[in-house]
Amino acid sequence: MGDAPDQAAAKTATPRAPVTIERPVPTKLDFDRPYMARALEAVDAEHPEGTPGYNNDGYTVLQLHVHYFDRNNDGIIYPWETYAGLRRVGFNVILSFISALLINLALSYATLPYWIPNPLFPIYVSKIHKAKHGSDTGVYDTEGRFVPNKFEELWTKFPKTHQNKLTFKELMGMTAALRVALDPFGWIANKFEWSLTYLLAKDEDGLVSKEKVRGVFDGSLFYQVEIARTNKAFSERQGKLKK
Ligand code: HEM
Ligand SMILES: [Ca+2]
Repeated sequence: MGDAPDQAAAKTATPRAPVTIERPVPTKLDFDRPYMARALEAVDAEHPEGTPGYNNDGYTVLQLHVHYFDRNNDGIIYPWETYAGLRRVGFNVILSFISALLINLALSYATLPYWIPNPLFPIYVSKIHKAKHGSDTGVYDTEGRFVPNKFEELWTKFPKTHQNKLTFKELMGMTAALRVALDPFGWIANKFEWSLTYLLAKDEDGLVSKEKVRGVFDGSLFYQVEIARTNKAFSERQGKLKK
């Protein structure tokens, strides 16, 4: 009955669980040790060295994701720093204010190096791995590394209409698919993270590319967006001066 054991052992899908057919996993990845979680660089098939020219400064990929928000570089992210960072990447006053409150309220306590809650809701970059929640992609491991294989899985499982790009619907389908049982905190947090990602990373056609998402994971996209916005503002000001 069924496959010979050696063939069966290599199967990645079965009709008895149609979801394994609908959401296929990568079967071949042509870069160095995709299974090996990387501390410093968000490595994928197209970027086996990570993000060139982006100084990781010895921070884990998850630390890099939040380090952008620690402008004064003291290792602590206060709500007003989160707010300022969200504004810099282009979110409006209302969304930035609500998001900053939610992020710091939800994540602060888990990252504190002491037991007493801090009413200023600081987030400690050194302990950011403790703020991981359920129903996520698993691309960050529990220590805050980046797992290339898990990242690649997103791009075989969830895009249905464009290669290596997700529509809004597909992205929301992904957050629904990532839900694990009895984890309302994780469900909401994940939906929130991927909604912000959509707003930040979508192109003119409303698609979110693999490369932009990789940039969200290692935080490099935040810097890119800020630089692009500053240049635009600068050239607009110059345009005004010329008139
Ligand atoms: C524009 C702003 C932001 C965007 C677009 C964003 C997006 C994301 C995304 C897509 C993930 C991966 C979720 C998954 O694996 O399913 C994530 C994870 C995470 N983010 Fe953000 N984020 C932003 C700001 C922040 C800020 C300000 C903080 C804290 C200071 C933060 C802390 C985290 C943490 C701790 C995780 C790990 C959660 C987990 O995987 O369980 N993020 N974020
Ligand atoms: Ca700070």
